[in-house]
Amino acid sequence: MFRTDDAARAGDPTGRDESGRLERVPSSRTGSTIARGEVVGSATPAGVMALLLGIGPAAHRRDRFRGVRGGPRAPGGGATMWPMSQHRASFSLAEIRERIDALDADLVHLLARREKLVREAAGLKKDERAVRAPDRAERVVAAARAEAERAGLTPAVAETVWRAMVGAFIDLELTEHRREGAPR
Ligand SMILES: O=C(O)C(=O)C[C@]1(C(=O)O)C=C[C@@H](O)C=C1
Repeated sequence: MFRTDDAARAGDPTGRDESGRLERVPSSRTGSTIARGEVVGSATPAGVMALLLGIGPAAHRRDRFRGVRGGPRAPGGGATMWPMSQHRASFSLAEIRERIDALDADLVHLLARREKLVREAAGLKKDERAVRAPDRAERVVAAARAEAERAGLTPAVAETVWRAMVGAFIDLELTEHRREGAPR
């Protein structure tokens, strides 16, 4: 059993090991899953019980991070604000960097999926203006800002990242387009 607040879905589980059944179960459904008698392995119930009881390494680590994520809202509703002293030393820098590296790996996989779609979109565009699609690019950035608000990501960070990302994909689309000699 693995517990996370910030997983990015890459697909259904595949490694079976000794498991009879592999499934992603939101923690909100943990109780009913147990009640239906669907949790039968030995390691899984131990993890589920620790989660429900709020004990064990997973819960402990989550609580320590909760102070960082659930802090008071900044004026304007953006990022949470905690004095550094309140969340320093909860985790070592090495632990935090390990988590950052794992998230970065997830992001790379998500971006690879995005690139496939962008390439497909490029194939359907007839000229350079259609590739650049500035109105669409602005809508993409605005949507990222709005989603950032909901997710607790600083909107200005989201905007900077998305502009850089869309810019990179526009360059990729233009290169592909020119290489394929599409009419323009
Ligand atoms: O939506 C498109 O048309 C795309 O090609 C995708 C995308 C993007 O990366 O989001 C890329 C180029 C355009 O400027 C607009 C958006």
